Amino acid sequence: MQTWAAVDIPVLAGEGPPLRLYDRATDRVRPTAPGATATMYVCGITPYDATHLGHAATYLAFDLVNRLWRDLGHDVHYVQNVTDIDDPLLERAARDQDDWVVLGMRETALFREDMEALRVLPPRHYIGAVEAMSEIAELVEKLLAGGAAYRVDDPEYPDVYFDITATGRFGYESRYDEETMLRLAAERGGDPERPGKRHPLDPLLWRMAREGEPSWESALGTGRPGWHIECAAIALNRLGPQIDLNGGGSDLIFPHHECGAAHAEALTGVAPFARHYTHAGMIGLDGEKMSKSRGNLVFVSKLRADGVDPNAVRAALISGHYRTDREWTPQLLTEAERRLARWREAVALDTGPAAEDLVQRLRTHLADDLDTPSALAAVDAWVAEALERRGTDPAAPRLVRDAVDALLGIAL
Ligand SMILES: Nc1ncnc2c1ncn2[C@@H]1O[C@H](COS(=O)(=O)NC(=O)[C@@H](N)CS)[C@@H](O)[C@H]1O
Ligand SMILES: [Zn+2]
Repeated sequence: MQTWAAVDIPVLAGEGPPLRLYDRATDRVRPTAPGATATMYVCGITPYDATHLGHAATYLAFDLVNRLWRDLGHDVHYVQNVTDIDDPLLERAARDQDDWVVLGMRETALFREDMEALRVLPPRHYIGAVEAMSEIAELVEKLLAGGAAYRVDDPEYPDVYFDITATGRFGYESRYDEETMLRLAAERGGDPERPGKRHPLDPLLWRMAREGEPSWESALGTGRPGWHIECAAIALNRLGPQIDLNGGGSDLIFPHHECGAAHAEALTGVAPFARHYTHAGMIGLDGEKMSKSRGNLVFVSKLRADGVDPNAVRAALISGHYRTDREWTPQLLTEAERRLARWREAVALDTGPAAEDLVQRLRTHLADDLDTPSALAAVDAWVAEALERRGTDPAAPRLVRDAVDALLGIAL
């Protein structure tokens, strides 16, 4: 699937400290240690109701990671999927008498537009589950052959499931207890109550064709993939057996990232699949998580259609810490618009206070588990000084504009 257009990234002199990020599996903020090329898999959208501000906040968080790694001199091999076949998509298409393929394409195109408008750097590989169908089926066959998967004893629908005991470390990523796992599996697309499974938490790998459902030929029989194996296959086949970062919103901690990691580790024998499992908090509206099921959505495209500057949307969403569940409010947007107006006024001056240490402060705050509140405050301080006391460095305004662009992704 085609990815979206990239924006230029100004190159800044000097270097910041290594990026430290919270890792769910070890429950610690610790340094990322990518090689020359950092490898990052961030789960993509299920293409309907795109792009709401919750989606946007999560992709912005990992865009900051991408930008920081590049500022530290790494190349970044960023892979993202599109879950363009899955139950929720089929249900929405049926509800709206829409063709599920057309719905997926339309929403993915809108998502790409919104990501470009928000100046999110594009993934190098942007892969739909449908276009990856054969590679997914192939890995399911391998899991079956290796004994990590099995068919339920159901003559009508002998669906293939993953055996969660296969790696001997299931649960290390989420660190949830079994009761929590059972509740979340049921809430998020699992089928713990399905008879014939070895363990209620065993996730679906391949669903044999049902009447009226889309299905694909494979050596497993005609059918379609489960949710988690799709991401494991797309990531493994492009990034290898161990990656620097597996990212997404906190609702992916379990079952999605736990099962995806287990699938990958059962296939490769390499653990942990990701050196960091990092998750963004939930954006809420009126006290509820912004979600498709609730329908309480604010869309990036709607704000854009109303003439809102996408840079203000970006500034508003990163004004809170990425791991904090937080509310979207209209005030957040007005505050961000006001902030950017002041920043733009200051960088339009022909001189300003020396800005080299601001650049270092930005790098240091962002390297500290993406501490964007402190980063934004550091820019505010320079702007206040520039507007009140001017300053005599003719290179400063340009340097601030470049640093805010490269590190925060905001165009002044
Ligand atoms: N209210 C929210 N706040 C923050 N992030 C959210 C919110 N709702 C969804 N997300 C995140 O947005 C991303 C896309 O969500 S999604 O469209 O439901 N799609 C999926 O979760 C799967 N296609 C991942 S393979 C996920 O990382 C999800 O955790
Ligand atoms: Zn995923």
